[in-house]
Amino acid sequence: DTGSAAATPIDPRFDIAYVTPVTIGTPPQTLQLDLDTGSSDLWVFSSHTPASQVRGQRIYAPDKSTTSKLLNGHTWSITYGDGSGSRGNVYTDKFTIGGVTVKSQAIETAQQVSSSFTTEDAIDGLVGLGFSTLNTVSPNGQLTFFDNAKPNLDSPVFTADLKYMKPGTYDFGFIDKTKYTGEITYVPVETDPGYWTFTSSGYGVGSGTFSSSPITGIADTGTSLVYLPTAIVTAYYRQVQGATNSRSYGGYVFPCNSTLPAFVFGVGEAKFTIPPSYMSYAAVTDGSPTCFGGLQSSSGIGVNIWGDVALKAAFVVFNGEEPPTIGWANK
Ligand SMILES: CC(C)C[C@H](NC(=O)C[C@H](O)[C@H](CC1CCCCC1)NC(=O)CC[C@H](O)[C@H](Cc1ccccc1)NC(=O)OC(C)(C)C)C(=O)O
Repeated sequence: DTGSAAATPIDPRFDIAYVTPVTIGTPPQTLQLDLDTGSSDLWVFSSHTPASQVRGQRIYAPDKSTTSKLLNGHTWSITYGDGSGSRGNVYTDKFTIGGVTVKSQAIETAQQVSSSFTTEDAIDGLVGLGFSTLNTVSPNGQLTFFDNAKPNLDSPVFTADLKYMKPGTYDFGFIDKTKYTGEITYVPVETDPGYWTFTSSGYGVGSGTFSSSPITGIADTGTSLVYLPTAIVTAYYRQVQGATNSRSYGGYVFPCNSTLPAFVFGVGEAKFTIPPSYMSYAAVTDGSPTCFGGLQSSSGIGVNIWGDVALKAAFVVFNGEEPPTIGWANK
């Protein structure tokens, strides 16, 4: 099998998240889900989600699918880094992304979602693409879509080609040579505890010298920004006129008309440049002259995160061979 599906920004003003159309059940029910390499639960708004918590999201109704089966006695409950969360019960059903079908995928149906999910009407749920060890279903953890699909994929990989303020693609089972330039640099992945954890070879601010120092972090399609050690973040904002670390806005902000340097990061011998336009993430509120940085400190998180602001600058191969590796190429 091979497949390809669009990754479309949910907001025209800034890339806060990307959604991908999927179909579930028989006849197929289409939902727009956020493919998230930073978690490993596939959960959806459903006919079990209280109407008061659903505001425009599409829902999966297992009772309307002839192929759905309740996974008796199984429940799930998840809380994400941003404090949002959801919980519910579990079915298995036919699940397809971009033409790749898993006949019996664990579909976690929400019986409760937190307010930020209710207000985010563009996201109907998540497809976790982290390692299945992170799955929260109890008493028996379930496999991710990728783990279920892998044996039938031409090649045990998926790739992310996310783009700045326009649709990109997720490909499954093949590496599309037209989507990148030069070579793909593969580096090892640490699969414990279950993220796509890898070590970057260093960073540079603008045209400044490149600092070769290992930066271990996770490649996370479900996180909007890049979160790195404070020393790197302060080195970057030292080059930005009027930048301050704002307690009220919860991170580094600067005048939107400031000139920003690019941010360079290394993977092995390769170098990737995040352009200034990605580094000026968004106005803190619509029309404000104050902008929020695409690079923020990871000191409060406990892990460095290469989120969408970095992933957009590259073509990324999530290689599920044994042992897994991650590949980065320019594009
Ligand atoms: C439960 C664990 C097994 C896994 C769990 N994994 C994570 O928390 C990382 C994972 O990638 C989660 C997945 C996201 C959860 C919230 C919905 C969107 C997906 N990432 C996260 O939890 C990180 C949160 C994102 O960065 C948010 C996403 C967002 C999207 C739309 C609207 C508002 C906010 N962006 C966001 O806050 O952007 C700003 C800063 C510009 C406002 C963990 O580590 O705890």
